[in-house]
Amino acid sequence: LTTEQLLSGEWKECEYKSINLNAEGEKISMGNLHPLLKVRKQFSQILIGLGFEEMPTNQFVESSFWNFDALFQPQKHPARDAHDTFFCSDPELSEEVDITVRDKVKAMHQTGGVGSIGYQYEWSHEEARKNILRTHTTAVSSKMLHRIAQQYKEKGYFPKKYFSIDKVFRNETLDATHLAEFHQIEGVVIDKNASLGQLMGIIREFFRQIGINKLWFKPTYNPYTEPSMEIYGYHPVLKKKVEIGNSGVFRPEMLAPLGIPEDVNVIAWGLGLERPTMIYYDIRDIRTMVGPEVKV
Ligand SMILES: COC[C@@H]1[C@H](c2ccc(C#Cc3ccccc3)cc2)[C@@H]2CN(C(=O)Nc3ccc(OC4CC4)cc3)C[C@@H](O)[C@@H](O)CN12
Repeated sequence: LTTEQLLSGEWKECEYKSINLNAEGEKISMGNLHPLLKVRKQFSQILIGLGFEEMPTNQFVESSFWNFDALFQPQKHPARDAHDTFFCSDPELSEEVDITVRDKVKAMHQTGGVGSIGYQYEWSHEEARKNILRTHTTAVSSKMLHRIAQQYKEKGYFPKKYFSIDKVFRNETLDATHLAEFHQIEGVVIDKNASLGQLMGIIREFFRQIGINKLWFKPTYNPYTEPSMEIYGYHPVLKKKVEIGNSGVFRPEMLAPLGIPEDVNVIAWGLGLERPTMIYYDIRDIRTMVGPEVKV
């Protein structure tokens, strides 16, 4: 039907087909959720279903204090070098942290405590105040544990389960499987009865719900957990055993300066978001998930 037909009155002579009210409208491309966000949502739902509460992770810039020192990671540890970590130039230094927790962390590094001799070095305030892009979400966990310990003083002990899923940054060489920014998922259980067995059980249940039923645990080392275990799983699609995460029991040398009572245990595990997403969506080059098409 044209404007001319309407104006000339010709429309009265035309034959019309009946209107098909069942015809679909034109598909409008509304865009799609990014695969990483879809998997992030799926993992969040699983953790919420397991009774975990999400931690606030909306702060990418962190002091070296919460990212390393509060985790009993010595100031000379290689992970703290510029080749592994992004340091901020402006502002280079963070505000002073609460001096009580700062001095307890300093003492633990210098001379130890809770049965440890510490690292026997002169701890630097300036080094601890250096601002970085957080290298793991465990930086959020350490801050949250300090906050919980303060609540214990007011309200007494209560068990808690927290999780975080957000970006972390490492000064990596980019390639098909490594980016300088990626996502970590971390689950933390604060409970007087928490044990290594309970940690293995929670890990089993989480990975069962994301499609990995056969797990192996391999002893490993982390500065902030003892014992520590790498987690391996048999992947049904890849048909091989793959590393799927890391875990452990936070050390007293980390918990005591934060104010967590000696009879309260804290167990935790972590995994990445990119690896599972690449497997679920058959993505071969990790760089295609965060930038323009790369010619591989
Ligand atoms: C430097 O980043 C390390 C990252 C990331 C990772 C590793 C450790 C932690 C941790 C921790 C931790 C330990 C103790 C206490 C608290 C947190 C978090 C993320 C993944 C951990 N990894 C990883 O995710 N692999 C993975 C996970 C799930 C998966 O699912 C299948 C589809 C169903 C497949 C693979 C293992 C490797 O990919 C590794 O090469 C890369 N890792």
